[in-house]
Amino acid sequence: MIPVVTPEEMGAVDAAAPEPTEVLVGRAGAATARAALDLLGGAYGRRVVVVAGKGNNGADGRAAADRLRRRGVRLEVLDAADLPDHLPAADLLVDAAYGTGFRGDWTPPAAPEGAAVLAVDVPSGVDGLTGEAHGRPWAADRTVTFAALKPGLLLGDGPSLAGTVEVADIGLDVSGARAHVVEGADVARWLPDRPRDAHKWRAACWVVAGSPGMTGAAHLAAAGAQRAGAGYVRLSTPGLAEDPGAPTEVVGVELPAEGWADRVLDGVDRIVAVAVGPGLGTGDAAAAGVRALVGAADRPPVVVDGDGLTALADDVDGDLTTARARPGHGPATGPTVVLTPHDGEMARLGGEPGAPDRLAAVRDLAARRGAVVLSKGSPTVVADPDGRVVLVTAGDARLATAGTGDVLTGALAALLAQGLAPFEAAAAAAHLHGRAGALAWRRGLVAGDVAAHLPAALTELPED
Ligand SMILES: NC(=O)C1=CN([C@@H]2O[C@H](COP(=O)(O)OP(=O)(O)OC[C@H]3O[C@@H](n4cnc5c(N)ncnc54)[C@H](O)[C@@H]3O)[C@@H](O)[C@H]2O)[C@@H](O)CC1
Ligand SMILES: [K+]
Repeated sequence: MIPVVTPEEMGAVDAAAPEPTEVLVGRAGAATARAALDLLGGAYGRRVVVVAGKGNNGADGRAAADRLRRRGVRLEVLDAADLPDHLPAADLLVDAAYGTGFRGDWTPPAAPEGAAVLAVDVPSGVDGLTGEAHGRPWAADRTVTFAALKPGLLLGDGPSLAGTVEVADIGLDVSGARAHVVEGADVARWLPDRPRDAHKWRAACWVVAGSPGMTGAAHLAAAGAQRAGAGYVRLSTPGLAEDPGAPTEVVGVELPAEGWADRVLDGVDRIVAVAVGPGLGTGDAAAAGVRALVGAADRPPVVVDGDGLTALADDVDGDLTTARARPGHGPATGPTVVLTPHDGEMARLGGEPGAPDRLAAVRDLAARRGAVVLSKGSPTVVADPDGRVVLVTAGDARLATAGTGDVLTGALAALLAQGLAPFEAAAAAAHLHGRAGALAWRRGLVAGDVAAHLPAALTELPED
């Protein structure tokens, strides 16, 4: 996992550093110079313009300039507060105007034509916490950031303005980071090895979704569960007796339209995880069923999505979602519910989808609900009630198509069923789901394709 540290947290890390700022600036300058040489493909005779402000970000840029000059680079250092209307011609522009200490708007003159742009720590003018661009910052080809990623490089305008982001170690201790970006190696580590004596019941899940006449979401969720490694998938659409369109390998179990939660609770003996909500409808019986199931003290871990989330809207203090799983069913401590809202559902749950500090907003909702919250988006943010947060950057705009959320819900249930704790299951599901989309078609992707490519996403994980 790659640590992500807010500018404020970075201040504390900095204050705790045993070394003086000049030493850190020297290392930051060295890392910047290395990235510059890499972008330039050489040193001698190359033209570099460094725009440096008066803070530490500017100091990093000046330290880099000193190193590059010694290597034979033709260098010009310009003061960010006093720029000409036209910047001199250059092969590379180093943007060290402002870092995380910037306030206000930054609309500099155009970058020299044809010059690559290297941003120091963050593209100047981009808020290190929110990713919001203030003014019209330069779009960097590459950003070299120090010690840890900053949320602003991953959120809002950050990803499109930062280019390729590289984290340089400058000797600061970020082991206390509360947020991380998930990598494939993490997912590989969390997934259990399939034991030699594996039998289908080891990873059995039950998808309760859909409504009579509306079974698409249920089928997609079931397919997501199958393709993410569930050994056995049971599917029930309350009030629907026959479901000939369900995936072949799925085991259909009939549930009544009303009072179905008790039937689920009676039948979960060998079921390790439940998914509830997609396409269930917002009628009273559906909502009552969700509340009864989620609030039962005696249920397996459960992932709640779609209409299931609407049913929980009034449970503002998490009285239902903090219910404990039955002994032997799910984790002995920690949350047993995963909520997977998109922005609209997050607002319905009392969360703040548009909050400038998105990590804090998801963390707050998780704490209030006593549940893991997976906030869908680019990136997807997963928070545990204990304050841990992960960002999943694997997904992209291709996933913004109907039904992909249902596939994610099923995949998450399958990972819970394989024994992952809710926080890791949510992070892993989001990662695999994003990778499945990326491994499928560039255009014309439908949700079923995402499910179909989950095995490829699992297969490409590095060997643990
Ligand atoms: N935190 C750390 O541990 C380290 C931070 N470093 C660098 O330090 C940066 C943060 O440094 P600073 O806090 O000095 O802040 P910055 O260098 O980001 O800029 C703040 C400076 O610009 C001024 N300023 C702010 N808004 C302005 C505006 N609209 N117009 C004109 N001037 C404005 C401020 O008064 C201050 O002097 C990081 O982004 C990183 O590049 C590195 O030097 C290495 C270590
Ligand atoms: K900068």
